[in-house]
Amino acid sequence: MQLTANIQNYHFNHILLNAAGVMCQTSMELDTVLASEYTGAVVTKSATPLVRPGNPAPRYYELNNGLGTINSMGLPNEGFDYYMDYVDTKETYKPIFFSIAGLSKQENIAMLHQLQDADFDGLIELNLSCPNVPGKPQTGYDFEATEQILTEVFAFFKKPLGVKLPPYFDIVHFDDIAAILNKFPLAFVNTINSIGNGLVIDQDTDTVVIKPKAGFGGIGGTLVKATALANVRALRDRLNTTIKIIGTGGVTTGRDVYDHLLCGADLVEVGSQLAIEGITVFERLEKELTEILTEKGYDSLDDVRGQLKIMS
Ligand SMILES: O=C(O)c1[nH]c(=O)[nH]c(=O)c1Cl
Repeated sequence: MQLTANIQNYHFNHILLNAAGVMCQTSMELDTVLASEYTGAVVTKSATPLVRPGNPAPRYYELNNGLGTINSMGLPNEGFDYYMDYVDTKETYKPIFFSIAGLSKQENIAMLHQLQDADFDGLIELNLSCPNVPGKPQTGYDFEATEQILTEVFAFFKKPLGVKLPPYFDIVHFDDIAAILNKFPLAFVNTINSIGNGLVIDQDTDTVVIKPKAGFGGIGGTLVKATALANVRALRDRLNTTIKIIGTGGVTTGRDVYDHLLCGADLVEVGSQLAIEGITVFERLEKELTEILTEKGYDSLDDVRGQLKIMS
């Protein structure tokens, strides 16, 4: 069974990889994801121009019912130059996604100029959806700002670039964001980022479970699967076929990977469950997915992608 995908000139021998933010802040973590036999690529922690310690801990929590996670990390990362050095020196046949999340349009433009001028041969993910920097709204929820930055970026940026989007919850918002994205030669769209600003309570202490922002943080895991599938499906249905889809959100089993494929995903990312289970999650997910595909008689993922049925 060939579990493969393509984005422009990049070929993926496996369709699974980490979600930005999970197991990807240090070179050790990035190497771990790349070294797995069951990943097709790796994505870096979203980089800012300078090193950031992020928000005060506790800033990440796994719900004890296993249904999800909440985080308000606050964009902790080793800084843009660290990841540039990593991609410059890393010997790997697997594609690397370089994620950036500047705290302003100017910061993003500056990092993209450096990436354009560098030897970096990989894909770039412009994160428009970090929900956890106090005082910074998610660009992805500001449609004018999103169109403006993409207009400025594509005036000079010629390498494969995609955007990481927040979840949308309104059909008209799916229409509006897709209409904007279709104006640009995007290589891919990655949907969804965590559902921003959820709240989780510790039932023993009647206290929030993370310190930053009075306990408000991005929600991931099983809790977000239905929203993730809806965003993958809605954007696949609306975006030009030249724009590939990375499906992220709610993946804990092979069936969840399969469901993302049915909705139109080309690649599938694992965040919360990777943080919870560790690197072996990829082998389990691929084995579970293969069992489903075999049982249903599929021998190619392209026979599955986008084949979700609606009721007549
Ligand atoms: O707090 C974070 O670092 C963070 N956390 C998320 O859930 N999504 C993001 O894009 C980022 Cl940048």
